[in-house]
Amino acid sequence: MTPSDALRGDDLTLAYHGTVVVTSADLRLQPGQVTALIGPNGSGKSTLLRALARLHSPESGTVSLPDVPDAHALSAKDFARRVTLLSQSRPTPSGVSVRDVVGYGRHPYRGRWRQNDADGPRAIAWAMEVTGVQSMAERGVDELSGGELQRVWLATCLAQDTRVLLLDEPTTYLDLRYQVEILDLVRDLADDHGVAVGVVLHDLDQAAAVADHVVLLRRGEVVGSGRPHEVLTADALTETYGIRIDVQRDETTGRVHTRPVGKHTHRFHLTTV
Ligand SMILES: Nc1ncnc2c1ncn2[C@@H]1O[C@H](COP(=O)(O)OP(=O)(O)OP(=O)(O)O)[C@@H](O)[C@H]1O
Repeated sequence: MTPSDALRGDDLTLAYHGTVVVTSADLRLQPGQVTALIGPNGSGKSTLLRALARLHSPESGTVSLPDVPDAHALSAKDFARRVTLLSQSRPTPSGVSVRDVVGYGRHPYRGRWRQNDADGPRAIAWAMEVTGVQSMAERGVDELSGGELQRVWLATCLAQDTRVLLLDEPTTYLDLRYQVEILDLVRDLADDHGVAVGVVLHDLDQAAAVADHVVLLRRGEVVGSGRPHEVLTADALTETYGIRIDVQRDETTGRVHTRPVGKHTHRFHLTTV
């Protein structure tokens, strides 16, 4: 582990019931950097993220933190003070307020009787504010829309106040405004707070816009890893997704833009209206 890695997966092979779905994957998350995991459905992104969060035990390979060669050696509480995961689906508790659900994020800092968490109220208030859920603080989470609930779970992760933030498709269910705001927030967390972020995204342009590094998965293998313009090439994306994808790079911003052209576009004649 180099001093600059906040969380690292080395040579990770991951399986379900003996069927390997990720093979020898390396992933490094660094402080102040956003790393986007991209790839088609079923390519292993969520499984890899879950392995980094210790929720999926590897067949082989290691997950490590700067001073901990095997992250599985840490207690659950100690690990939760350092790494959090916004997973794709969580059961929605019934009859529990938004404020209380965000408060779940403080579990690694609480004693059995919820004592000794002096920073809790500040962390919860901040997490609710930056995710825009404070106006629904007293509502039950079971009465929220999908996008509202997604922001509440993100707030819960942020209240956990970790140096590593793993996000599995955080923009799912969000309207355009909140997609932009949440990705801006992710960028700010990296830039202003030095958080190491690993984020699964399906939108390639969003990945190009928010990420310092992009990791491209294809059928469980890392087939590209590097700066967005190095990984998001027309050839690599076309081969990975199985449809033609054009890529352009804005000369002023250096940002990459992708455009799925599709397999059969020559058959259609679209009229711009
Ligand atoms: N609980 C499970 N049991 C068995 N196989 C699973 C399980 N979860 C995922 N898989 C399989 O593992 C492979 C990788 O799945 P994973 O969810 O990691 O992919 P993904 O890239 O995150 O996909 P998506 O973009 O659809 O979310 C897929 O073939 C999937 O069918």
